[in-house]
Amino acid sequence: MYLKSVEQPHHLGYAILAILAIYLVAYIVYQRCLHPLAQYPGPFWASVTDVWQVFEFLSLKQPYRLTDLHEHYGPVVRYGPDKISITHESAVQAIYQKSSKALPKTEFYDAFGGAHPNVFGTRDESHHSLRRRHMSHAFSMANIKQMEQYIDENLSILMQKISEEATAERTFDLKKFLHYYVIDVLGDLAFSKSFDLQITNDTSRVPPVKEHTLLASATGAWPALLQSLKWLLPRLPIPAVQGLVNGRRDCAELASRSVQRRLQELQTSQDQKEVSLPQRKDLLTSLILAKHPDTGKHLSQTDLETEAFGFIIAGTHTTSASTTLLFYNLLHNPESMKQCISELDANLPPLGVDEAAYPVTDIESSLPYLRNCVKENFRITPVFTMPLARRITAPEGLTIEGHHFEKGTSIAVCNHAFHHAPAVWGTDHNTFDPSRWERPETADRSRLLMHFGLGGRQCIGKTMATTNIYKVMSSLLSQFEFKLAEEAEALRAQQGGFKGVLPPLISVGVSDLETPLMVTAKLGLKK
Ligand code: HEM
Repeated sequence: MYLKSVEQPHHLGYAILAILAIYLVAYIVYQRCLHPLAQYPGPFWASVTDVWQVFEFLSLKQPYRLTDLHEHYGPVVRYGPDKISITHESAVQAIYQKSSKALPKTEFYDAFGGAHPNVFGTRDESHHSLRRRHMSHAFSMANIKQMEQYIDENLSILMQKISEEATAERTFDLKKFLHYYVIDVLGDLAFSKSFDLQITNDTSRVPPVKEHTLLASATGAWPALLQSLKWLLPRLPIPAVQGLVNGRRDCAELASRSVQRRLQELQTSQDQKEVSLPQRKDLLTSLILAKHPDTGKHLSQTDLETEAFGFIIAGTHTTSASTTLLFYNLLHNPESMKQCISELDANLPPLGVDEAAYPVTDIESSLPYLRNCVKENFRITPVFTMPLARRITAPEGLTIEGHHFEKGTSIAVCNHAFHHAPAVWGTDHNTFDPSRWERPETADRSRLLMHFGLGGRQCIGKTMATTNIYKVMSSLLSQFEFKLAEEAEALRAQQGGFKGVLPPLISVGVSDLETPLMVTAKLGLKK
């Protein structure tokens, strides 16, 4: 009797195990042999579980490993059970430049926002187009030019800091200087208030954007468990996880404080009956003043806070990483650096005593080589490298280059993988060569560059980012001569030793130079 009661649970246990094993085998056979994407190559684990992609993000090498997979398997790779990454040239137009309604963003983006998604994270296309309309003037070139003086003020602090390093003949980390500068500019342009990082050097003021981005990318890669993870992770007593969760919370609190302060300032001005207000139309103020075209209603404070959060996340790490990588690429390709400086010397006068930077209009019209360097930098080392996944919703599916993908498939171009597709950019795709854009056949391809995304969901901040990058590059290169601090590295660069070698990169969903960028600067080039 006793023996029987012990055996019964055993039998039950075996039966459950057997059912699970059969289910698992059937699931794997389905994913590998019968699933509509079964014919597409990719790693085994990617075809059976999204967890594979979670670990790819956590490895901090996701975009580069995906690029390697494309090199190995070709232009179509299955990187998740329902996920396709594609590097065919025609995919860019087919996925991103068609109606966004037919190919909306996937659940991956839910991880980037909360209950009230912002313009970046929303999957609702009509919500998106209304919000985007609210914002478009604030991000226009006309408005950015009106705010140029605030970029100049921050640039002047940056120049002063570099001058001090130059005078003291000290080696310094240019990556850190640029990062602090970009964060301060974002504060000024978005909220009319610099974060004062350049002045205070207070690292606690750096918004923990990387933590949030990594958390969002890794959890967004596993949509089936996303909501559970959002609940569970803040409760897990694991320091690394807590670091990421706290990073997100700190960014959200910073956004919230920035909105409250600006609302308070505007209210105080109104109370004091300053009729001409607001005098500074930063990005947030434009949103505060925006009205719904039909109802005339303003955005709620929660909406303002989620958009402010988006500005901090989308506008800081991206711009500073792009500028750092441009410096890296020029310092490791001294011929290009030389050409940039000669162009500056020939086409722009020295900056006046009271001038911190060249106006963006002058740069655009007179520095074509610098423009090509910026473009080549975006091609070879794009930073917004997470796959920009879209869901196929048309009942007939989507066909690209003879490959038919059914309704429901998640399809993406990862810009790092695409910008390194030899079939599109040639076998020298790893070589930093700004002059490639002087060749008509390549110049024509600039419409394919994906560093800011493309189509209706492309980056709204691209004018702000490129204006900032042009101004930083032209002003710094006109005032200082930068050299790599490490002599052996500088010598290798002089000998062409970095031709065709990509910088050491790291990605939290957004890429960056993996190491510091240690340099020396010499003053007074153009004076
Ligand atoms: C070099 C710097 C930047 C890069 C490389 C970059 C890249 C991108 C990319 C690739 C997207 C499209 C994402 C997608 O399709 O899912 C995007 C969207 C976006 N970016 Fe940027 N970005 C940069 C700077 C900025 C700045 C300075 C801001 C604002 C302060 C900004 C705000 C946004 C917003 C709000 C979106 C969502 C747009 C929409 O869905 O309509 N970005 N960015």
